[in-house]
Amino acid sequence: MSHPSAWQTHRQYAATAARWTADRWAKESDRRRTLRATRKPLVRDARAALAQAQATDPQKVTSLVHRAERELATAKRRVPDPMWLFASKAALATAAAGYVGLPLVPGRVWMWAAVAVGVAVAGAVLWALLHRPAASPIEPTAEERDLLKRLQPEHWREHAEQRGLAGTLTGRPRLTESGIVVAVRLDGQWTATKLRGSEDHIRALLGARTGLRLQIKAGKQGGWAELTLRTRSAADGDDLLWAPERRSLGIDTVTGEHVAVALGERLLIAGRSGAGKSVASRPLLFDASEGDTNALVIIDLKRVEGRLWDHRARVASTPEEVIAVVDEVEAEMHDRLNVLPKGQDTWGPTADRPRITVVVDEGAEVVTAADKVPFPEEDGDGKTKVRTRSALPGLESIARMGRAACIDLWWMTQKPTIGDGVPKQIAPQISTSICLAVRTPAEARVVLGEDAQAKGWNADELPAPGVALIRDGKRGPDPVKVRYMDKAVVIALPDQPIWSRTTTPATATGAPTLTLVKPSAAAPVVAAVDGTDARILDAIETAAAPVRQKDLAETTGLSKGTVSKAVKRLTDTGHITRQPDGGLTADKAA
Ligand SMILES: Nc1ncnc2c1ncn2[C@@H]1O[C@H](COP(=O)(O)OP(=O)(O)OP(=O)(O)O)[C@@H](O)[C@H]1O
Repeated sequence: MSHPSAWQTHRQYAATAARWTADRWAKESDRRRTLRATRKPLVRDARAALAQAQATDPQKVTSLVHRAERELATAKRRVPDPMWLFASKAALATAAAGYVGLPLVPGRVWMWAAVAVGVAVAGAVLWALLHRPAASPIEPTAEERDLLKRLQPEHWREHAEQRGLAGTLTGRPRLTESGIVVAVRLDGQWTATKLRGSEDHIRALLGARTGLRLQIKAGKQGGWAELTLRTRSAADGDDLLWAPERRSLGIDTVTGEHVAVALGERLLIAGRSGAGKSVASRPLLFDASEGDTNALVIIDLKRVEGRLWDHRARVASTPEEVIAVVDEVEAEMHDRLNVLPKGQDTWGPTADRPRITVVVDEGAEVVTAADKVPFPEEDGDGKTKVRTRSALPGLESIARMGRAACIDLWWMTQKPTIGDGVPKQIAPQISTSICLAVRTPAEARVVLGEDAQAKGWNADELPAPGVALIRDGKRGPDPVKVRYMDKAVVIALPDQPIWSRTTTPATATGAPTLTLVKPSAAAPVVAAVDGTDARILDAIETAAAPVRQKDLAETTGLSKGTVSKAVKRLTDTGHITRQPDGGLTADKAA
């Protein structure tokens, strides 16, 4: 090895050793600082206890004072010296020992000691090189560096009192993938809830920006709280574009977990205009329209989102279509409930009678527009009359009773207020709420529950678009970054059969073929009769003479409306015929 390269190697070793020593020094002084900050208050307490003991028993008749003195000595012993004092004491002790002892050491021992020290130093350097801890993959940003400094116990102690936080003390802050986490020691007058109430003071003490999310919860031990500053998101760096192989709704920004919402829930999706409701609902609409046993119905008077899905969903975009589709879904629901086998709580979806998800986009507008709509209806005598109808009662009944029939209502609104945005009868039926950014805490409470603010569900502070809180009884208030599903992706999705009560299920693979069952003079196409229709047909078939429609309600126990609709369907499909005098007879050939 040439001289310059040997010199360079030695310099590198020396630099590594110096770095290692500096690193150890910094860590040790840090450890001592934290311990001192935590234990010094205990010395103060012990000193106060001693003073009290001395006042109580000045003559030292009992062991009270003696015990307090011992406790004070123990408390003092447990407070480590600061690093500079410890190092100075160690250097002084070594120097004194050397001064006294070294002249007595023989020359041979000197030589072997020098060899041993050299070998030890070389070994230590080698060991340090091989066991160097991997550099932390998390590099603090400038903001995090500032916050980390201000969270150090010394800084906190110095400023806590003037910020109304006397009696609290931070531990050592850690930088994690979702932000900075620090334990906070609380004295007798503090609790985690009280600390949560002082969030503004903490923000001021740390000089944290207003938009930075702070989370305070009870610590792992009594007397401690955990403060988290959400400076970063665990979803950072993830690919949030929706794709068939990445089908979750989004990613938890705290844990980095994929968050999915299963079908079968009654959903409320709320958020102010532009918060990302439509985009957030797309992965869910995909699931609800995918597969043989799922069918999607979209009620969308804005005709924007619904149109994207009209190759996979039944879309109602006028008030009349809304009334008609709600009637159909409601009749289907009653049919299913009527034939639900005894002991079975919920309908098992099949290709013939799939799970139906009814999505009401901009629910408040639907309720207003589909109200008192002139709608032609057949009355008991088979005559068509125009009545005014509203969609709301049907939607309410689907929300109330649909679950058992495997028919789920999803309500989307940008005005999440009870009465105006979410109907009073529907709000209590909601089982899962997906709340994007809303305007006010009151709106957040309507969507996420009365306890929303108190428990950290602050949807009014969410960034927009595309960040949601999901309250389903299982998740906590960690924001979820929602996947982005573009309109073009929706349009390019393969077709799916469109549900209708007069639709026979598609059996062919590939592009589904839908057959609308309509009466035809040449070759009548007859649908299978089940549920309510079967009951009505049975009552007509078993009657000795033509049956009048109004008598059917009595014989079958069904409501007049249900009977009227069933009679119309059976007449249309050729199962029954209405005689000139209004009597109904069964057509056995059908
Ligand atoms: N998850 C997301 N990631 C990225 N951008 C998003 C996301 N969600 C929404 N956006 C952006 O926000 C815009 C508005 O989103 P969207 O149309 O879903 O809002 P909205 O709440 O349905 O609004 P409105 O109620 O007015 O219809 C989108 O065009 C898109 O550019």
